[in-house]
Amino acid sequence: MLKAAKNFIKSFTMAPKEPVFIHRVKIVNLPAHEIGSVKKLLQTFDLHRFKKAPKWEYAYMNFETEEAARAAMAKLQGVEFKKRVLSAEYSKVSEQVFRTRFETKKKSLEAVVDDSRAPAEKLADQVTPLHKVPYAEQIAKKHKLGFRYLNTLRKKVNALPELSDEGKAQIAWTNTLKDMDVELLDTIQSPLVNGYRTKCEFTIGRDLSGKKTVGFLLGLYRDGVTAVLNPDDCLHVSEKAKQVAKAMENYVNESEYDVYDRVEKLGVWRSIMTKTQRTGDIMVLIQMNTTDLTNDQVEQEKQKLICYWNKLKDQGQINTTTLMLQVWNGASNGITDKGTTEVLTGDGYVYEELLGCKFRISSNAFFQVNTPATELLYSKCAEWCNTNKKTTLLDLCCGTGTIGITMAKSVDRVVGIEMISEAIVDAKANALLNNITNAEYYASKVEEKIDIVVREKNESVIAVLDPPRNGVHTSVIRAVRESEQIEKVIFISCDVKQAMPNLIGLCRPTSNRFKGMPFKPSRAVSIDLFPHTDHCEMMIEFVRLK
Ligand SMILES: C[S@@+](CC[C@H](N)C(=O)[O-])C[C@H]1O[C@@H](n2cnc3c(N)ncnc32)[C@H](O)[C@@H]1O
Repeated sequence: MLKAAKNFIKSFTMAPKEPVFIHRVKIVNLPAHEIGSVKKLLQTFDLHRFKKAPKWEYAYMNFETEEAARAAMAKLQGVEFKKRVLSAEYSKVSEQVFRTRFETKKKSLEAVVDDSRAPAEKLADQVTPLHKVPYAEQIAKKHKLGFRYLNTLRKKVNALPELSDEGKAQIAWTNTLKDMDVELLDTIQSPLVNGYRTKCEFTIGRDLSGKKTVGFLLGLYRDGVTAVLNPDDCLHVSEKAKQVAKAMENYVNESEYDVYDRVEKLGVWRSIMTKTQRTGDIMVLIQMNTTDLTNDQVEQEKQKLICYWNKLKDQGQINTTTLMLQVWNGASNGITDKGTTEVLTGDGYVYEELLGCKFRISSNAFFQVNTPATELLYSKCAEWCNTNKKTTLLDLCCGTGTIGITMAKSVDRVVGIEMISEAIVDAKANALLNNITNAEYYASKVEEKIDIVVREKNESVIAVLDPPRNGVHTSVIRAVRESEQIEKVIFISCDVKQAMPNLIGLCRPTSNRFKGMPFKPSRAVSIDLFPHTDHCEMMIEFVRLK
């Protein structure tokens, strides 16, 4: 949406109506695509905002006055560009027509994805696709999947080409299912099946009837869906998070500012993130677009938000631990580190407890979202690490240090490596918070630090590798293999399919590229951190071949 149109529509929605027109210039005879070079060309004429789809051989510019539009036309008329001669056409569109066109486009897009399901059911199918499946069946399904992943790993390693006899001997365990000899434990169920998510991100928008709503998008934005539905019927969302979403919905319904419209790129209220911990701590982070607000208006709004959430606290309704505001005027949706985040109340942290340890969580830190199931995961991990006072525990991709800290008291030392330096600040603070004195943390890529760390002492070394959903770069796996002291790797993955190249990398025979002896899976278990969804955490123990 062009600025002139934006300002115009803003004046329409926020102030008494006046008959206003948008003055449009259509630039004709442009080449298809070439958006970057069109932008550069227009910039040379001091023209900065235009709309052009890649396939269009034209572009639109909107102006607040006819005079400004005609001045732009004069600059562009007859200009030679990419062996074409440009021309410009003027038109005057009433705001009504302009707005209706957007509405019609939005409605037709929504009609495409319409089906016979009630909106709440459609949303439940989308965010919790297994919600109609009894929990025991969900667990059986996830268990089967765990088996399938292990078998896929076996087959893929077995199918590696051009292996020497020595290489074939190193992967002899992959020859048959029986040779594999991996124990797959019973899938561990989540102690909390409903309302388990401690972190939720809601969109602030409009529901199908146009009412301002805080909830989830009823489909994908890229499919043209912009309608939002409240999370009332979403099984995985906690009652506290629903209450926060409702409170925000009430706030935006009273607000003089509109909800953000992604199509028109207009409006103020965009998203809200909640962290509702088992400790009772609540983080509320509200995201707003301030493009069309003055600094004074933004400051006033901050004060209003503080008063509103403090009042809810005083009334005993929502006991917010920390309230934060993120200003984000960019195109991408959702809470983002690219926005400017400010703490309005509290200290910007919430706290969670895991296995008797306390953890500080900042707004952008990764923290498992199902607290009681995470405790089962970490307990099992500690059991498999089978550590003693001579163990060095490498917490690779350690985030805020949770895994290492919960095990620190039973090992000689913990070494945590994590590439996000803010997470390392949290990890150090968390170690201090729990009186852990035998943990050291490095803000670095694992592959760049692991060799220095491992060679410091010569004792038994066990690595826990808990990478992001899509796994880690191959260089991490190669570095782990080359660190000969590592006897065992506990690999934790929330998406084994995506992490499969990492698992193959650990197991493939020794080569110039993958040095060091390979690993072999010895046991595995799935832990259901995400009931009612297709996701599941899987932990696989890999032991080094001798
Ligand atoms: C799933 S999180 C795990 C965090 C932590 N283990 C926990 O449970 O709280 C994955 C982490 O891996 C980190 N990461 C990804 N690639 C990395 C690399 N090459 N070196 C160090 N850290 C990495 C990410 O920054 C992220 O914090």
